[in-house]
Amino acid sequence: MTDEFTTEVYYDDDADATHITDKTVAVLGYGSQGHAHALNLHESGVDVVVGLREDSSSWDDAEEAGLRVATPDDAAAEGDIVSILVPDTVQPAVFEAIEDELEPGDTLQFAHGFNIHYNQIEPPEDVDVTMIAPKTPGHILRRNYVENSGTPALLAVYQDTTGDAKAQALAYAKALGCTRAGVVETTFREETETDLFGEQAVLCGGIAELIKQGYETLVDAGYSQEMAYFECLNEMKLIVDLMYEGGIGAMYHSVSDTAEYGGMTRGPRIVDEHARENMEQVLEEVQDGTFARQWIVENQAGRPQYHQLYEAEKNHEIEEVGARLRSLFAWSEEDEKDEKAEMKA
Ligand SMILES: NC(=O)C1=CN([C@@H]2O[C@H](COP(=O)(O)OP(=O)(O)OC[C@H]3O[C@@H](n4cnc5c(N)ncnc54)[C@H](OP(=O)(O)O)[C@@H]3O)[C@@H](O)[C@H]2O)C=CC1
Ligand SMILES: CC[C@](O)(C(C)=O)C(=O)O
Ligand SMILES: [Mg+2]
Ligand SMILES: [Mg+2]
Repeated sequence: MTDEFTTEVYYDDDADATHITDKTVAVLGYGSQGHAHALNLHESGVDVVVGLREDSSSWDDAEEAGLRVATPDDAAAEGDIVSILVPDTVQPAVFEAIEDELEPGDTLQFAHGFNIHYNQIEPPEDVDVTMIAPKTPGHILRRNYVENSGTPALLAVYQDTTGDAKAQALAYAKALGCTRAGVVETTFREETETDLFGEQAVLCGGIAELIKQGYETLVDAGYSQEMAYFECLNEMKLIVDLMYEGGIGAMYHSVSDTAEYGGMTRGPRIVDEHARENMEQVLEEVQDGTFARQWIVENQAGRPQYHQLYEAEKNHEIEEVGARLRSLFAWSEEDEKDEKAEMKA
């Protein structure tokens, strides 16, 4: 075991904010990442203009939050750094619309490498291309900034024409609050492939399936929906919080010896060598571009499979049971109001 990181990690003292405080950042999109980047940058003293479609439902929200708003091409014309924070699938079209506004020495900034790595966007040769990819959903990036804690992020430089790309990206990360927690240097390829694998196999796909299969196993065996919900979904957060704070060891330290023994002997029977083989297959589809092609074609066709799966997820019994139980939590009313206001921001 070693304390050493295998790669470079940057903190507040490694980043010089002046690389960005004399610049204008055009943040295109005001969704999950967009609102967090725009507000965090703005409150860190950076000049920000948000780029939105004229009929965007977020236009008023951004203005009410004290931000300047313009159309994407006007914002890009003004920006020295153009941060592309619209959904991955619409980025190529948005890029096409703003490409002519880029000047030599400007920066195209991403939060995920999909379109660069899979060649859906081909940037001009005379601009810098960087990535600061926060390792969290945008609403938590914003919450962490406001609460004075930080969010880890990845930094990558794809093109450096000015010689300042990395220093500027670090300053951008600092303004987001990411160097408070640590910024890890990587490449567009590594970020894209690990991010896609992580969200598919573990973070979003893997965990949601594990929860639903566990819930269904208990309910099908005659146990109550409430019991199954609390056991398989609600308690998941409490267990993951322990792992987040102190690793898997801290979780096993805190649960009973019975849970520890049961978990260590039964866990590998559930997520077994077949699951591992499937993970390897999923990773291969990310690496060889199969997933990217499938997702691009799915969008071109109007997302038929996405909509079908989305409806099935929404209508799963665990969602109805969860909504009912969460509405009865003692703290839920106030929390829900706060959460809705935060998500709307
Ligand atoms: N979600 C997350 O937390 C994370 C996302 N990322 C990456 O960040 C980037 C942004 O993702 P995310 O924040 O989820 O995106 P969102 O889906 O939240 O983006 C929504 C925003 O994009 C705008 N938008 C949508 N379509 C268009 C369009 N055709 N033209 C102009 N604007 C449009 C919307 O404006 P309107 O109001 O007009 O609809 C809205 O402001 C992606 O690259 C993603 O991979 C990285 C880490 C985590
Ligand atoms: C885990 C999902 C994510 O990669 C993220 C929040 O980091 C995303 O694409 O939203
Ligand atoms: Mg991610
Ligand atoms: Mg992702």
